[in-house]
Amino acid sequence: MIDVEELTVRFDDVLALDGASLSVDDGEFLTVVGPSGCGKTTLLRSVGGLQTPTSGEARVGGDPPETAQSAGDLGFVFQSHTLFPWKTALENVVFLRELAGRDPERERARERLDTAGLGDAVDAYPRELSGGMCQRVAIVRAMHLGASTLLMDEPFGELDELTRYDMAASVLESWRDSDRTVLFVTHSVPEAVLLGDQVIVMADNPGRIVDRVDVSLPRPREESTMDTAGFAEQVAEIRQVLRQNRGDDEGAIYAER
Ligand SMILES: Nc1ncnc2c1ncn2[C@@H]1O[C@H](COP(=O)(O)OP(=O)(O)OP(=O)(O)O)[C@@H](O)[C@H]1O
Repeated sequence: MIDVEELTVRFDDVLALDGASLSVDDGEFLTVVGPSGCGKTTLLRSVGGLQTPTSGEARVGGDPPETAQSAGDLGFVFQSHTLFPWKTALENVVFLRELAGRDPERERARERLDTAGLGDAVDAYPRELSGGMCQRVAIVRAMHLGASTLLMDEPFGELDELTRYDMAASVLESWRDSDRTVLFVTHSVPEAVLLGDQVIVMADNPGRIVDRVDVSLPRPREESTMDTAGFAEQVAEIRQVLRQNRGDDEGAIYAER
């Protein structure tokens, strides 16, 4: 469970986040969309205890984020992977469990890497892998840690189109088999709708939450879900909220063409 109350983060004269409040129930998958610079990463970093708020607070499972983090209850995947360069893919995946004092479950880690298309890369070092492969290792690592709360910031940004949806499917599968709470930032409205129970919509200047939209599509969701009329309607609804809060009428111009 995540609770964010009136979170404000100011960097000099930039109000990156202006009084954001949010609650995410246990087992819920929330996605966050918004224009570049609206404070999505700042929100995620604050929930993860990596950014000290100017005012307000974030709690994870009722505790300060730092407490949740040291108990191994908080997993992260960032825009660019943060693998340990001196450890192989497999060692990277098991290391966080070892650090949290848990059984490293090496065989399970191998299986997860294999499912992510990295079966031949388990003993490779990050420098021997492409950026997208490293990012996949980082995602597998977060899944393998088994933290009850997972914070993901544009985790598929470096992946090609097909791998992106393979990884989305594997994240959804792993989430379904647990009661994990996920907060997932993306620039892609279709990705937000495909994954989320609800989509948090943010706006900039100042960075703030402007809406929380229920995604009414049934689960399990797959790539083919994106071909349905219901999916298109939800994407259109969220794009409309984004446009309204950008304060322009570009949507109307598109519609006339
Ligand atoms: N450490 C920092 N020092 C100064 N300004 C910062 C810092 N981190 C973020 N900002 C500013 O705060 C605002 C919000 O940034 P943030 O990275 O949270 O946005 P974002 O929505 O995640 O953007 P993007 O989608 O481009 O990743 C931006 O104006 C950014 O320039």
